Amino acid sequence: MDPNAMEQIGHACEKWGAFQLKNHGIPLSVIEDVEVESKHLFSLPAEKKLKALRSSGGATGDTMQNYQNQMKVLAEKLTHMILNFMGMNSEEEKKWVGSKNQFEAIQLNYYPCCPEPDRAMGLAPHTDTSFLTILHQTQTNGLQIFQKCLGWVPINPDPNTLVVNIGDILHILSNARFHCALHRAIVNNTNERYSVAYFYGPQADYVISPLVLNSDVPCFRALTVKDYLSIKAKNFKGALSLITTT
Ligand SMILES: O=C(O)CCC(=O)C(=O)O
Ligand SMILES: [Fe+2]
Repeated sequence: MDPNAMEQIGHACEKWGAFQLKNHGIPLSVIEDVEVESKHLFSLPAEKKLKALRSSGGATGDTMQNYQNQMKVLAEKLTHMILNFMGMNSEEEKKWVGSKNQFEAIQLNYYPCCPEPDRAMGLAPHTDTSFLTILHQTQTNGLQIFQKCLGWVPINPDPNTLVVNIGDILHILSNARFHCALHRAIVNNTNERYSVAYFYGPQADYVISPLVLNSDVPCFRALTVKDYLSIKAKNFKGALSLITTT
């Protein structure tokens, strides 16, 4: 691990709300297996797709479980570095990092070729509700992250690189010091595209309360993950502004 990794990651969280990760320690074969499984799954007719998802040896079987296990180890390493960078003490960190109290989910995304890409959107602009998201994208371009000064910035895929997005929960916990990356996926008329998102964060009953250092004032009120999820379900883009204290 690069000795400057924590600082670099911390600064990327402050400036971008996202970063790209090389030398992450996840074997390429584990990522390739998930890609193959995902492509196979999306190629099935609808009723077979459902059956595969429900069966123990299907898409939720060993390949996905292995991927999820590896992602969890990586997510915990990243979380430890990020919380350290933020100045959180180890007692507070122990409340959920390294314990069984995490929420995890894998989402497989498929974007078919689109004959009129200017008139369609693969995935509309959003921030992830997670603490952080680790994203693997296949060879086709499409992911874009919004940056105030630059507009929509393409994050093109590289086989050895994972993309990490800061989600709303870390944005709240950092007292808005870290951005949560507004991102979207665009489509094109020549290549289909796949991506695999791993969402990671504390469980529903965890109370997210902004980490306030020195004489700073909390920008958000404290609330449980569950309460935040329900506010976001109803208000989507307006959710963060509904819990601000100012
Ligand atoms: O497909 C992508 O590159 C983005 C996926 C994404 O943002 C998500 O699943 O939340
Ligand atoms: Fe996302």
